[in-house]
Amino acid sequence: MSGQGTRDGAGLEVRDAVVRYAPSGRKGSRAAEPTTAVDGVNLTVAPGEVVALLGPSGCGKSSLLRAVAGLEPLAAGSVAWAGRPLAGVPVHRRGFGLMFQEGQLFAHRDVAGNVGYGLERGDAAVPASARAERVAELLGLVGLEGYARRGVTTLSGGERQRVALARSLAPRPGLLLLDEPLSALDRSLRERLAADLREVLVSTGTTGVFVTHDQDEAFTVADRVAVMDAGRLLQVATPEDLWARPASRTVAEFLGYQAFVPADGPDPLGVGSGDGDGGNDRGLAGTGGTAGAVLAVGPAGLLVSDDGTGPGGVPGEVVTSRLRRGRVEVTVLADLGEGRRRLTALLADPGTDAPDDGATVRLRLDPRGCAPVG
Ligand SMILES: Nc1ncnc2c1ncn2[C@@H]1O[C@H](COP(=O)(O)OP(=O)(O)OP(=O)(O)O)[C@@H](O)[C@H]1O
Repeated sequence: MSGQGTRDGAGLEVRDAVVRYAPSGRKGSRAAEPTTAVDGVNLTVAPGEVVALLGPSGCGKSSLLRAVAGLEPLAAGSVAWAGRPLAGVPVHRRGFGLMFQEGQLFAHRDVAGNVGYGLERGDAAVPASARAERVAELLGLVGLEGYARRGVTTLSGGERQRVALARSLAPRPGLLLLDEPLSALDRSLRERLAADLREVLVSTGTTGVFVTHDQDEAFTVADRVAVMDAGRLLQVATPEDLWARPASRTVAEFLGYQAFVPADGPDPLGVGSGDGDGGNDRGLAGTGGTAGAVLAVGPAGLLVSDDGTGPGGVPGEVVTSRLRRGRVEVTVLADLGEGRRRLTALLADPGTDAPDDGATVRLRLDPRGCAPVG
């Protein structure tokens, strides 16, 4: 199939964008103040690139997306597409595709009627015969061959979102804006659809901005991930770089790093204990020994290394163990320097049995599951 995206010019450029909502509540209440949902965001998305906006609920992801779409006015800053400033350009003149959590399909139209909707009128209008061909092509693209005459109310949630995706791609938008398109689906379906969505965006050359609060989804779909908090972008990087070097503790926490230990201080976790692991050489090298450097401990960064009697490491009390995705995850209570709390550890030797609940074990870091912060 030929490229869908226009691939022209500079892609999307968001400069110092601010989105503010007027007060909605009574005087004296919190809602009596204006809300700054997007607070000076700069973001460039190259033609053909897919960027995920990732962040906790209320951080401003949707507001930023809606401002790009033209659904929300900017209080300050600018949005440009392919070098063209979009101030004053209404939603339907921007030529962007939009896809939301609930596909918002037309219930009275069948699948083909929904997918072909955007090709019936306006700038993307094509004759009926060409429309039928394009609809068939799109249904093939999203894995729904043979569904053209199905009523949309008879479809599963996943099928409905596939129809919504096909519909939003039909007019060959240069930029597709997706707001939590998979979050109404259950996890396993979401994982499958996220991979399919990436494939469709890449194969059509569509530039995409994808809003999600799910790290796995962001990492699956996007070339780069923009982590947002309280209206600001904290870090924009490829999934690999983000995971390997989170810019701050907030970013690391949001990615799922579970604990933070000094990278340059005493070594209670036995990383540098010379026990043959070579841990310190690998794990802490990235911090360069900087004073105050911090190491983030990831979900696979903590190992249950023995029965609690050996030297080094810190003691932990086993709360429970469970088999997850083929490996034993042990929930432990331990103090890595910031107080005793629940942490997840893996078995150092996957061949051994899971420890009993209530047992005391020793925990060590696996530097491969840790990352320097900052
Ligand atoms: N129409 C509105 N009027 C007033 N405040 C709003 C409006 N829409 C959003 N907000 C506020 O702006 C902030 C950002 O909201 P936004 O929906 O952009 O966040 P989000 O990161 O997309 O959240 P979620 O993941 O929960 O959808 C929140 O504090 C929200 O309450």
